[in-house]
Amino acid sequence: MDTLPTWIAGSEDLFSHLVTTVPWRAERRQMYDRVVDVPRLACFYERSDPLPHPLLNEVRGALNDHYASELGEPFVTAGMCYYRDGADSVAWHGDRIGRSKTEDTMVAILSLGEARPLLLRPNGGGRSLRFPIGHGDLLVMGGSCQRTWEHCVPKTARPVGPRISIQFRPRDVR
Ligand SMILES: O=C(O)CCC(=O)C(=O)O
Ligand SMILES: [Fe+2]
Repeated sequence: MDTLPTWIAGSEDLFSHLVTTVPWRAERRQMYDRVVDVPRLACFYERSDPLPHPLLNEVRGALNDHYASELGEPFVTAGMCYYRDGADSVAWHGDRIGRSKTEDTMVAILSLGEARPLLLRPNGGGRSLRFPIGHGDLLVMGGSCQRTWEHCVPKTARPVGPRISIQFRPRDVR
């Protein structure tokens, strides 16, 4: 796990740009053996899709400069998730669709807008680690984290503003 608070300057402008220009959709997602509704909006940018803001190309480039040698390949896709308020969330899961089911990998998350805690715990339970991320913070999960740990963004009854999460992943990892 790496974290870098306030990695991106000007994250408020990027946040408002993405809120209005990304074609957000209600999400359904394969989790474990089921397809479940995930209460948040999402949009997935494949490797060939132009990213919706030039700063995101710089972000991906900087991540690749720093991590591609350790990862052995570049980050190519960008998953975007929009948590409109505290009722939006994602349940405990690992990003295990594709090669990440059996191989070590990395998932780098740039977080914009209101900070929401991302929790991590060993598979199936145990004490969780809590990372409140938002406002341009970077969090990178590497190694076996997707296979041997789970993460979630829980709902909260507190009044919270919207948050956008951008996950950069290598090919065939989701
Ligand atoms: O909101 C986040 O930063 C986490 C998103 C996530 O875990 C996922 O989409 O796989
Ligand atoms: Fe995830």
